[in-house]
Amino acid sequence: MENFAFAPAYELPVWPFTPPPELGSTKPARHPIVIVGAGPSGLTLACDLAQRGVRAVLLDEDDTVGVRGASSRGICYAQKSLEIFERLGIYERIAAKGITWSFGRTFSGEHEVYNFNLQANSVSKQPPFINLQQFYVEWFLVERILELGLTDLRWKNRVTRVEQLADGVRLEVETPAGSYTIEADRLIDATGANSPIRTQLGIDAHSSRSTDRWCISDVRFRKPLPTERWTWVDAPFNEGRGVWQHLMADGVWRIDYQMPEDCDTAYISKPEVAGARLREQLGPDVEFEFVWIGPYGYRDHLLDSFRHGRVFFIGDAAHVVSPFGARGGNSGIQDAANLGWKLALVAQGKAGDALLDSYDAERQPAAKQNLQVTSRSARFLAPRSPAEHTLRRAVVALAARHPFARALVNTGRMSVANGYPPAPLLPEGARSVQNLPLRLADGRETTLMQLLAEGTECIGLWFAPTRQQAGAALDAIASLPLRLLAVGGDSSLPTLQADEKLANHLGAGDAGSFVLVRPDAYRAALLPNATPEAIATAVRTALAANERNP
Ligand SMILES: O=C(O)CCc1cccc(O)c1
Repeated sequence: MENFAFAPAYELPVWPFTPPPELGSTKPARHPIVIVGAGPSGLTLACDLAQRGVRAVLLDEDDTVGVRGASSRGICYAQKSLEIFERLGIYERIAAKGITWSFGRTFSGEHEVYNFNLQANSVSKQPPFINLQQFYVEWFLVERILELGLTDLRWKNRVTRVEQLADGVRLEVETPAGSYTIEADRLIDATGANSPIRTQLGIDAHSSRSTDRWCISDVRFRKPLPTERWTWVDAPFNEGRGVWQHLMADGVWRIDYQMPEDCDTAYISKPEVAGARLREQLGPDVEFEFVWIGPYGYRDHLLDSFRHGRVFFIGDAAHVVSPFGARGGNSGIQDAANLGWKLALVAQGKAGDALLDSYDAERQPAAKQNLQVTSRSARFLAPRSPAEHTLRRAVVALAARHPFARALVNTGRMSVANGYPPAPLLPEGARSVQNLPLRLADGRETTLMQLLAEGTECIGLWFAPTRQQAGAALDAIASLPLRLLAVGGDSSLPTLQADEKLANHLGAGDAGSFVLVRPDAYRAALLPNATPEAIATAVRTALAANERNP
């Protein structure tokens, strides 16, 4: 039997266990914020809070990043996540290590039946996507958190019991040096899909499991292929089933093959069987080494509510979707960015507790939308009835000849920054604002993310206000977390140069119009003819603040 080469396993960092101060104490210590789970969403939240000067305790049962013995889970980081990483100070490392792409092609048999270019609608400094093994992202986040120095990161701390109190949450934690109890004003569950916290609190995740089966080969080979997302609905080299192809860092290709539903998972992941699949695809002479081979099936779940009293669920603990479109990991990172600034403002007494309710009001519908979109892709890839099979055959046949049918070919709709529906704090709903390059009146360059990284406040962009309006507005917003900037005009405010791209992207631009951008880069309000009072009201509404609070 032929032997196939395996690359040496990745050497991932290990951080030391330090006995926590609570060990041996009889009175549980109280912390304002405890996060459980140092995966992408928990780490993003801890980093976001630290960047805002907010302390948190982060507990993780392991002492490293990634999934031991397995390969990378998430591989595609979407623009909104990259913009968040830019604000958190790790984007440059991600861009230097990862693979930037924006173009996708979908094939049926030998024919290209659909393609997209995500750069077409972008005005951001960040690209539409970067592919990178998830453990690198986690690694960069841990190092940034350690650099910021405000997070009490406790490795080898496993939560064994959770109890909701009237004014907080009590946790029992097991460590190599013994067990201890701590209390939190607010607990964030970032423990992932199999959340033990969710189970302990008796919260139903409405889980369902697909019968569709896939097998990943992470592999290095020397064959120049474009750094694009390629998918096959029905690949001739995979017995007419689906295939995914992405390049990640270190020259590792993720090639993911759809398998028969009733396949023997041990058999399909044997190196000689996976090797035969690769040769079928890339030619009999292709030289390669495996990094990892792994069969998987996917499932989904969605909590009805992402807030239960003092406990908040983020990332996979709150929602799991099938992988098509990379909506899982990205939406966890965006959950964290949604919650971070809200926790910070509430902790600082600058916003009311209702702002924390808006986390659920915004991120639960976003997750629901992601679930709907990914479920449609999953059904296109694994039709469940004769009618669905017939429809798919018709779409693919038509797409080869007719442009109108191409958009119906569905191998995943890539992750987007979900808009938020109208709600009490967002009367018009909200949509994401990309990381636009900006120029200050004195010619210095900046970006929206750079401005947002400078503090936990909203940014008000006021197009050409008068001096008198500007002065009155500064009085009206004096106690509010708002950084007021003029766009063009001759007011006394710090001013950005007028720019058509900026105006078009914000959907404003007439003299006197005003756009309120939240700390998570969402447009929370658009006032066509702003007055100082209307601006102050818009900020108070968006932050659930009133005259007493702040
Ligand atoms: O390209 C995508 O849709 C996201 C990444 C992905 C999706 C499905 C399988 C897989 O291995 C990667």
